[in-house]
Amino acid sequence: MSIQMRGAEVAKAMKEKLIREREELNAAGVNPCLTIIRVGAKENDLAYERGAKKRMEMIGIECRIAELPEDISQEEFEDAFCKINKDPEVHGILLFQPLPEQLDVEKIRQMIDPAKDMDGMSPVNLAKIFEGDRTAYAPCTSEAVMHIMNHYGIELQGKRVTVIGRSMVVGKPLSMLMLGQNATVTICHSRTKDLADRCREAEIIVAAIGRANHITADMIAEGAVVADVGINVLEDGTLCGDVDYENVREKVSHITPVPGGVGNVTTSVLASHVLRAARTGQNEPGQRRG
Ligand SMILES: NC(=O)C1=CN([C@@H]2O[C@H](COP(=O)(O)OP(=O)(O)OC[C@H]3O[C@@H](n4cnc5c(N)ncnc54)[C@H](OP(=O)(O)O)[C@@H]3O)[C@@H](O)[C@H]2O)C=CC1
Ligand SMILES: Nc1nc(=O)c2c([nH]1)NC[C@@H]1CN(c3ccc(C(=O)N[C@@H](CCC(=O)O)C(=O)O)cc3)C=[N+]21
Repeated sequence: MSIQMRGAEVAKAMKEKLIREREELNAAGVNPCLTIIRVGAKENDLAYERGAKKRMEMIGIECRIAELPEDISQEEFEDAFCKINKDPEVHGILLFQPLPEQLDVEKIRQMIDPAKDMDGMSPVNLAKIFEGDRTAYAPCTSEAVMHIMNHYGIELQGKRVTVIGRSMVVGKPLSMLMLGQNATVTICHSRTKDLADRCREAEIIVAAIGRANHITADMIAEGAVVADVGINVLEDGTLCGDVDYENVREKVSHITPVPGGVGNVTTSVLASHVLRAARTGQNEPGQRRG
């Protein structure tokens, strides 16, 4: 029997501390505030938005949603973005990705105030993560996987880890965080020739692909640890991960379900980033001190 690594359990363990931190900020006259920027209405973004809103409510963090039209021009986007970026009431910004094609993501990445960048999109924060500087905001999902491993006592030092996916939101930053814990990391992607072999030799597998049930039981070693980051929306509207959960769970020692796994912890990490940003803002000149 495998152990189910439940996101709700990890989130619960994080909750009390987050509420305490929020209360301390309130007592110092600071109202922590997150603004989510969503362009269009993709189901994937809406799933995150629902989860994030619920989490912020639970912790007591103000959560604003800036909803922008799918066909917004670069200029209009920059106008709206700059206002939020400069708003002293807003401590943290989460911009859903990917963005529609007409928008220049590179330019927006350069524009975001690194101190408000809650999901590691600014090159400043990314550079720090690649240097192993733990003070930067890593993309929430990559940090969520680390929290889950830590909560369930999964040691990373010296372990063979295979990460499938190399996006800047999940695969690459997560690989760096794991390397920082002295894991031996293999990064796979769509051009990897022998994916099944790279998976079978891993003691820990992280799937961040975006393809329903792509990782099957025959690709996984007996007793491995599996974190499934994938969130795929099936035709009937239900969510499923990248891993063939029902068959894989028979073989492994630990596995995250979808839904109810990594996604749950992602929103808690997001809350922790907003609180940290609010605390940091408190110490800057010109801001109210507690
Ligand atoms: N649980 C959570 O909190 C979060 C979940 N997600 C989910 O995680 C998944 C990945 O997200 P994201 O990283 O943004 O997605 P991207 O589409 O940006 O990246 C997917 C990665 O998977 C690789 N890939 C695609 N097909 C294959 C294949 N057949 N074999 C091996 N590798 C493959 C791609 O390779 P290549 O680079 O060569 O194209 C790419 O590196 C999605 O389902 C997303 O919804 C995302 C963020 C948060
Ligand atoms: N810059 C950026 N960073 C992201 O991390 C990012 C993004 N853009 N764009 C969209 C995808 C998708 N994503 C989800 C995260 C959590 C849940 C989540 O909380 N899921 C709950 C279920 C929520 C529900 O459906 O009610 C669960 O897994 O249990 C869902 C989806 C993050 N993404």
